[in-house]
Amino acid sequence: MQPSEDEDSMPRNNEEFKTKKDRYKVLALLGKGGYGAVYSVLRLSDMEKFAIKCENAAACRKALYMDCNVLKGAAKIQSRHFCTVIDQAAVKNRFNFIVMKLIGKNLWDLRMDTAECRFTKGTSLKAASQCLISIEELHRFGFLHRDIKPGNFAVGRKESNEHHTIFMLDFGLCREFVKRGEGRLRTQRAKSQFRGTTRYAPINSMLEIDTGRKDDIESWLYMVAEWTSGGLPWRKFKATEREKVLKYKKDVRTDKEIMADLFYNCPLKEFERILKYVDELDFYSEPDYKFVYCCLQHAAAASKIKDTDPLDWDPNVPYMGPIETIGDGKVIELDVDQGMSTEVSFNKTGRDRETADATKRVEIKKK
Ligand SMILES: Nc1ncnc2c1ncn2[C@@H]1O[C@H](COP(=O)(O)OP(=O)(O)OP(=O)(O)O)[C@@H](O)[C@H]1O
Repeated sequence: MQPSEDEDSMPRNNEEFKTKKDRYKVLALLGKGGYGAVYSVLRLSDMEKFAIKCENAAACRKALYMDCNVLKGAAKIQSRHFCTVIDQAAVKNRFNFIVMKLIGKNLWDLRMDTAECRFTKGTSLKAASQCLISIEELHRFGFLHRDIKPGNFAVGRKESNEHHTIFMLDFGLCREFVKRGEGRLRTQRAKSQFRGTTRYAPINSMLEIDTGRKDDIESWLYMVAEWTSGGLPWRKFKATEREKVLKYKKDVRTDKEIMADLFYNCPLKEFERILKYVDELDFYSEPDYKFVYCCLQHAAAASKIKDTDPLDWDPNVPYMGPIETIGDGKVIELDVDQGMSTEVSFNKTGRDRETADATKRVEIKKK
């Protein structure tokens, strides 16, 4: 029997699932996306809470397989900005799932919780720095995100004292940009179908040009400008009005007034510098993440923001986010295993299989 594509196949509250490692009870739906749904669950062996991300077994695009591969890569470099996967399984004819660390609200919702729908400059820059570090780390182990947006970053839970740490989420649109085992970058494709979210998509993606590392940084800058200013100039357009949004994004580069609108309430000089820098890069460029990071630090110093200034969502406690420095963007190949274990019989598409055969550890040279 073919698995049903409808929502009935998804987990229900209080339903229990067994994997080889443990048993879990579903507590509540946390979020629903294009490719599945995320629920909080209770691990019955010790009553600890986790999140499960589920994907319908009938889904033709196996985004969960990519999620799992990326999160395992992140675990290898011991990043603090990615959830740990602790278990995985499939419920036959219903859904596949991974069990991971439970985290808190995403940055879209946190911005919406503020009085003016924007973060204070201190919070904006601290969140911007953590997100940039997570992007550099993702690139370091060979993946592009291709859907950088506030809903794909969330803070940890207060109960685990991680609510000052930002986690990157949702790797369903990720793509490896290195040729595994060959120690070189993949060649840019002549054309690439639009993926991602219109509002934050880089110009290249909207033009159906194959995207590289610098395009994730362009999206990051739109995201940061949005939460610092309170809204992007093209916010009134629908996701389907791609041409209008594209025109706006192009006009930002040539029209000072639109640029000022985009960077309203932002550290203008530094954000303009970042935009200009990103626009100078191409598909093969290794971005200078440290330069971008320094621009943020410079902006913070110029606005007299202190390292200990609290975050908007925890106003009475001095900032205690992770103390870390930004990497230099040198790509490494990880000795990752086969991603989702075969014992849970995931259907892998040809494209997904490409991600599963990582071998040696090499440094990828600049093209
Ligand atoms: N580990 C987690 N802990 C708590 N909440 C989570 C976790 N992972 C995801 N979420 C919540 O679920 C939402 C959807 O997650 P995610 O983006 O991974 O799913 P998706 O189905 O790929 O979504 P979309 O198609 O909208 O991008 C997130 O915005 C977040 O609020």
